[in-house]
Amino acid sequence: MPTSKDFSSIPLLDYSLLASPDTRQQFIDQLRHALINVGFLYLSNHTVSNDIVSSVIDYIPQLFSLPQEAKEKIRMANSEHFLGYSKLGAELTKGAVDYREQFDFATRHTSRWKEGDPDYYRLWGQPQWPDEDLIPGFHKSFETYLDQVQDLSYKFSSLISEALGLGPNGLNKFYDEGPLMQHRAKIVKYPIPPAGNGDQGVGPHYDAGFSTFLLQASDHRGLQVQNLAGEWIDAPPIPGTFVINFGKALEFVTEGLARATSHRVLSPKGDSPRYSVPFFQNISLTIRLTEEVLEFPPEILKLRDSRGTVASTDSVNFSEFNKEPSGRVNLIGRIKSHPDVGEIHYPKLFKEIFPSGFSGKGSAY
Ligand SMILES: O=C(O)CCC(=O)C(=O)O
Ligand SMILES: [Fe+2]
Repeated sequence: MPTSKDFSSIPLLDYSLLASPDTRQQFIDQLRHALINVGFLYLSNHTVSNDIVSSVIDYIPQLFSLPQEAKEKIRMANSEHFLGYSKLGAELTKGAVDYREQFDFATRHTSRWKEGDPDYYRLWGQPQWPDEDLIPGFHKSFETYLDQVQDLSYKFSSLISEALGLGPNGLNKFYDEGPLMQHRAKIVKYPIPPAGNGDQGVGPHYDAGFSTFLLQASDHRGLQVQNLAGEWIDAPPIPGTFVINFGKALEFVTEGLARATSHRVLSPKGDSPRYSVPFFQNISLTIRLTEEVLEFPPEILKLRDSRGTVASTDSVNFSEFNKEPSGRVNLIGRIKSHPDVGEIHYPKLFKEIFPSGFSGKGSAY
């Protein structure tokens, strides 16, 4: 197991080590190291089929080449679930425009919201899909992809739990029964910026939830991860892998054992856009993280203490976890990222967040 406290590259974990009792523990040890000291890892030989990954990668340029009116027809502003299309420059991180275009989709889900329920129940619901005849087969392919990544995300959650000494079911209470859950995935295009535009694809930020499963869908560099000393470390695409990182909610419930690590994307150079597909694993909308205290073995907590403190960064943070239900924390995050959508569908909460209207300071995640 690596002993160095800081990192200059992202560890690569081989999922196939889990298949044999002789190597399983090695995987769990490597995962523990990645959780505590890095907050990022590559996963190879995972359970999502190569064919479905290739199919999704092949569809992406077609998706972005849809006529602009077909994209606008499913724009995010239509959706109280913040699902749909966001045009270039619609999103901000720390007040600066992110130079990316994206579609927010999600796993199958029927909203549980009914009159009188809290607003954040409306956060999850049906995605908006492009017209089938404009991009035949895409909807089915991407839904299959989402099903498979969702499946991997639950298996992985159990491995995280084991690596942190909680046994395989230690994190189960953070998820509701299958159909009550919804996980979100975006398909993102980072175009080559015009000269003089700067290089912010997406600015420095933390992810919000438990784990993110990122497919780098073109061979461009650009993703960078901040190490303990605050240096930016490249996370170049490795074919056949996911980049997995941990979010603020997991960091919170694991008392800082799992690191939420700041990251950013630089705009591509050269002559073609960069594409990526982050899948954000959600937790139950109703759970209050402060009420869910986990008991970690002292020897595991010691590993965190010997890591030392993480250099402070000015990345976008999520400070509302202290007492609110997770759905509300999420909803606030979505309104901050997409204030125009928030203002339409959640006017009351929008006013609480931006009392004098939208300030021009949004935050991406
Ligand atoms: O596009 C990427 O590689 C990463 C995107 C990301 O970090 C995010 O959307 O949260
Ligand atoms: Fe991210």
